[in-house]
Amino acid sequence: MQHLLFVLNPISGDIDKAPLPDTIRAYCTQRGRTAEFFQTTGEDDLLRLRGWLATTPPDAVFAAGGDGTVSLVAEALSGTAVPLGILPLGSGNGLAKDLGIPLVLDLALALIWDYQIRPLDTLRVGGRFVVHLADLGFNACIVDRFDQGDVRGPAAYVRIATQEYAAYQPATYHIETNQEIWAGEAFMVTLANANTFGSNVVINPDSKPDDGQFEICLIKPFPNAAAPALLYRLYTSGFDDSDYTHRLRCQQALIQVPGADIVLVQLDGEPHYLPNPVTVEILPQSLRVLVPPAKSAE
Ligand SMILES: Nc1ncnc2c1ncn2[C@@H]1O[C@H](COP(=O)(O)OP(=O)(O)OP(=O)(O)O)[C@@H](O)[C@H]1O
Repeated sequence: MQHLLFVLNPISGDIDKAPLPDTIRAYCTQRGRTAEFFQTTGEDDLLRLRGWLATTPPDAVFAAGGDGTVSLVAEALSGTAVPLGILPLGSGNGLAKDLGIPLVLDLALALIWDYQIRPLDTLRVGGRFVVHLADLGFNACIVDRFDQGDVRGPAAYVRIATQEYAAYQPATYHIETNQEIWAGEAFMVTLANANTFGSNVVINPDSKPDDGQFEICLIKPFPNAAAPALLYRLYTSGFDDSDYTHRLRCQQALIQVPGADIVLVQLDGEPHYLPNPVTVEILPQSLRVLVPPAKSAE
């Protein structure tokens, strides 16, 4: 990998990125690599990035931002041989945590010369690209309200979640996968190829991101008294141990919310309204990702 492109999101994670290009350029030069920079604007970034990749193809592209920036770069690279690198500079950094990528910039930068390439499945939800997690229900409502507000960061997310929780009415879902049918009320329905939200909630423990299958992780309505135990399980990889959870594993699914024309869905951290029913499919090993090299057994 000689020619590297770094996609910088200036606003992610409320982190000042002004010194970043100089730091990265110096680091690359020391190791005989060249670095170029693409700044996101929040408008037409995917189209512009694809144009850049078509005219000046790099050997790898690093997303320097949060999960939204990682998703943007992953979408541009999916189906190509060019690998995705991640410099985790967001507030949650869910995919970086899942892949064992260091959260400290200096250590993550080492991936430009010391890495292994790991294949990753990606999802299409309502025809749209997802590399990490998508969901319907409670979290999608929170992400939508968060997106409309102008305050960023985990504290704002928790404040909105606490306000919404009291009045939240779970919807009914009819889910047909290529394996089984499930119908009932759910507090939240997560479509997961990955394991962990940026908040460190382990929604899908022990799943493999390159096995050609994804999981539908259901949290059913639960009484207030059950919330602490449920939260404890979500933070300790005990998703399957609760009476209020259930997982379906499949390659394809159709998710229907009876009576709705459109459904609010969170896709890699961004809220979208999608036509009902929502289609979900997996594209096996459609992305190549740079991760730290496996440690040899001593
Ligand atoms: N120059 C810009 N100005 C305003 N918004 C931008 C700009 N560039 C990208 N964005 C927006 O930033 C969002 C993606 O941010 P990203 O997810 O990378 O960071 P984050 O939300 O801080 O981190 P995380 O997802 O890890 O919590 C997208 O909504 C995108 O449209």
